[in-house]
Order: sequence, then structure tokens, then C-alpha cells
Amino acid sequence: METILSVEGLQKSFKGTKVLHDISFDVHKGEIMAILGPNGAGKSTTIRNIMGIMYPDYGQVTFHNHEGKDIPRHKIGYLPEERGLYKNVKVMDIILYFAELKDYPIKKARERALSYLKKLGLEGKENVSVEELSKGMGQKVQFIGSIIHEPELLILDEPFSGLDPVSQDIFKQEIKELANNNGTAILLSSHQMNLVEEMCDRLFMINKGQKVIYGPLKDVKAKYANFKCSIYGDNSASQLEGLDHVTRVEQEGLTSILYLDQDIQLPSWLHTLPNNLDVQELKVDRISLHEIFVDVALGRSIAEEGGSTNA
Ligand SMILES: Nc1ncnc2c1ncn2[C@@H]1O[C@H](COP(=O)(O)OP(=O)(O)OP(=O)(O)O)[C@@H](O)[C@H]1O
Repeated sequence: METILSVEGLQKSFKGTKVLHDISFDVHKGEIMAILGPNGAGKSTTIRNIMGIMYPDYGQVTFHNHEGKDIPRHKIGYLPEERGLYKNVKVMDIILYFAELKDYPIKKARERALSYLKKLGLEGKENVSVEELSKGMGQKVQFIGSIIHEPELLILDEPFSGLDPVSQDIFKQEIKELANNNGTAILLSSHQMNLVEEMCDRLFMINKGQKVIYGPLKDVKAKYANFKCSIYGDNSASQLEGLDHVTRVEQEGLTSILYLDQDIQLPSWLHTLPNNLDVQELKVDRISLHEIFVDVALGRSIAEEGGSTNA
């Protein structure tokens, strides 16, 4: 697997407060790598250090064999968290402006722009002024601007925020195609865990500027996605909490969710359930990436473990 971007031992402080502690990860050609974490975890600061908007106090960023200020940034595409386009400029002109900034041939850029406008449902909008677009439409134009020059590495900071579900699906599809068909290395920051779970190959989760989890999605799920058992029936929380292998219980109405520990053997555990439990319905699932994320954000077992899988 060819490494396109390598981040090693990144540290950054603002006014004496350390917000990044020893952040290290790679992004490979043709993969979608997610950078995840609660608000204020340090995702955007990491991305800004990669983009050279600021430089780290320690550590380094390597793109192919280029480091720091020598990185050829025209080979990188970037959709920043802060959205913004010049208002009284036509859609095509702003996209061509992005292409020009990256030294990309204008004729080719125009053809690509028309094709992407069509793909993203903005056919015929090329001569419309940016101020006449809705927020979501503007975001699509900015997205096109970030990929118009066929970047080898694409960094997307919260690409789905503010998009309706249909547009989210279109973006998701497009991002997957860029990775699978064009071999673009993609670093994606997002809070939409369901989308991340459907898209990413690997993930890097940080909390308070520190690595918590790093590895392929399937390994992360195998390691952290414990079973949970939902029971519909009239049961007391204290009885359920007393059952073997139950780490915590959440109740809403007559539904109880029992979170189970890693050591469980499911068939034998089901046999140990006492006969006096009221079980009208019972379902067992693995917890989702969303729940793994919530565990990390709330400092439950995963964060305490400071665990990582092998990337
Ligand atoms: N320019 C700055 N000056 C001072 N503190 C900053 C600056 N930029 C970020 N921070 C602080 O660094 C920490 C990490 O912020 P960052 O924006 O990287 O988090 P994030 O993970 O992207 O969060 P969110 O999900 O809310 O966008 C926060 O405590 C933030 O207040």
C-alpha cells in the first residue's frame, strides 16, 4: 500500500496549552481514512498543520518525499471546515479560479467542471452568480473547486455538514469513486458516524489531542464493537445490572439495553439469563461506530485503555 501522506509526532500548543500530543498516522493511495473525535479534539488543527496553514511545534508532515514547506500543495485538494466563496462571481469562474491557483489547464478544468456540475445536480448553473445559490449548492461548488485539479490527496473537513440526506448520498458516492476509481488518497473529518462507517477503510480517533484508536475499520469494530442485548419487558435495572458480563444498562420505558463486555461467549451467556426475567422480545447486535465514538467522547472504557489497533 503506497503511503501518500505521513504525519509523525505532531505537537501543537496555543498560548501554552497543548492541543495536539504526538499525533501520528498515514494516508494511503486509494483509501478513505477518517479522522474522528469530539468537538475540540484537534481534528481541524491537525488538518491545518498538514495544509501548512500553521506549522507544528514538533513533528513533521511528509507528502511523498516532501516535508513541511516543500510540500507541493497543488497536488492536494482541501475543503476547509469554514465554507466561503466570493459572492458576486459566476459558478464557472470561481471553479476555474481554483484550477488556476493549482496551475491546472483551464480547458480541461472547464470540461471537468461541467461534468461535475451535472453529477452533483447543478447542470446549467455555470453562469449563475454564487450569491444566488443555496447553502448546499454553494458547498457542492466548493467541493468541485477542491477536486477540479485531480489532487492526489484530498482533505475534506466536515464535507457533509449542512447537506440534506440526498446530497449527503451524492457526496458519499463521489468521494468513494475518487478513492476507488482515481486512486485519490482521502483524509475525511466528519461527525456523521453512519456515513463514516459506510465509507472509510481506516480511522484515526482522537480525544483531547491524543490518539485513542487507529486502525482499519473492520479491526476497530472487531476489537471495540462489543455486543449489546436489547430486552423488551418489565425488568428492574438493578437486576439486569447484576447479570454476568453486563457493563451497563440503559432503560427507556420497557426497553432495556444491556451493554456486554468483550469476554462474553454469547450462546452460554444467553443460557445464564434467569427464568424470572420478563422477556417479550430480545435482540442482540454489535454496537455501532457511533456508540464507540460516544464511549470515547465520554471517557468510558476505550479511552481509559488508550488502545490502538495495528494500522
Ligand atoms: N487559533 C487557535 N488559537 C487558540 N486555540 C485554538 C486555535 N485553534 C484551535 N484552538 C483550540 O484547539 C483545540 C482543538 O480545536 P480544533 O478546531 O482542532 O478541534 P476539532 O476537533 O476540529 O473540533 P470541532 O469538531 O469542534 O470542529 C480546541 O481546544 C480549540 O479551542
